[in-house]
Amino acid sequence: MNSLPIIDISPLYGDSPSAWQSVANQIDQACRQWGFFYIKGHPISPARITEVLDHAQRFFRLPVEEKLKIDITQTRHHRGYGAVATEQLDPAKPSDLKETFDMGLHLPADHPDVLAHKPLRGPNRHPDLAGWEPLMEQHYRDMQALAQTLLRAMTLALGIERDFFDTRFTEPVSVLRLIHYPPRHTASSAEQQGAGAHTDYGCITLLYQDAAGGLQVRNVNGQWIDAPPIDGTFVVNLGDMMARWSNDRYLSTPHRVISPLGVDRYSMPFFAEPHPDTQIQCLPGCQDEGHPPKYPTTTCAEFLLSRFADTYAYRREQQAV
Ligand SMILES: O=C(O)CCC(=O)C(=O)O
Ligand SMILES: [Fe+2]
Repeated sequence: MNSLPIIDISPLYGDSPSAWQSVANQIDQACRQWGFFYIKGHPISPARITEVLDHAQRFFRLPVEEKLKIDITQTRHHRGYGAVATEQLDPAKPSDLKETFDMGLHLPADHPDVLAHKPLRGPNRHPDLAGWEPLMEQHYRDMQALAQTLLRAMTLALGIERDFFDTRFTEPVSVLRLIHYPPRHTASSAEQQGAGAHTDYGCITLLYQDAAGGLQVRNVNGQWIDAPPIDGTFVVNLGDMMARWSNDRYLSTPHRVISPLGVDRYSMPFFAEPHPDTQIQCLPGCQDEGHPPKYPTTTCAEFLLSRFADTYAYRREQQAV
């Protein structure tokens, strides 16, 4: 249990049902044993990754006053820039040593959910950088499609219809996040982690990490193991919503980032989440015979909002007013 599986998902895009099934089985096994795996053979090109990464670096190098023009803490729908220490993923540690940009599905001001002030719904807030908006909006759509391809493969082992997730991921509340981890300067400064130990909140996360390293995953024996960068891959992991949906058949595994010494690190997680009103209720094939489901039914939005309040002080304050 010392290295994560690497799964070539290219057969999910081919026309051989048996090859498709073999990939689906590998994904199922990784979800049960680890809740974490790498994928290769996906359709996101290296040129796209380089382009998005270049834009991320351009953005994070702007003066902080410029970045704060789209301050995430000034929104109710969780879009824009989060300065260093806005988030505290591990309550036993100092706030995280990272800055972030978050975007979601862009909904215009006249969309019914926006008119009704539904949480997590609204327009994106992009920085004023040439080429940024079309690139990021396209990348968001492509990452959403990749997530749904993986979810479709999971339906086989979960015993649900092939389009179960597709019908629930319409107008999703998925988030594309760009992260910059400033360098750490001394060995002892590891106390303030890049990202404190946490499990993800949602369904499935697809993470691109640059070459700096620092991501660690806790294995079933409680040991932290490195999840090093591997060229051309995404690290995939499941979040708490999928653990609930699958009645803990699929694992939501703790992970953290120890910022590397002396170098900047950039990463880009895509958190795939369904439509906010989706009922998260034990999947029919996942209930253990003679036992009730482990978790009460909730909705996607209700669950995500409760988890946001745990890690963002500003959201706790907003909910109190
Ligand atoms: O930056 C990384 O490598 C991981 C980030 C992460 O775990 C998160 O944002 O949930
Ligand atoms: Fe995470």
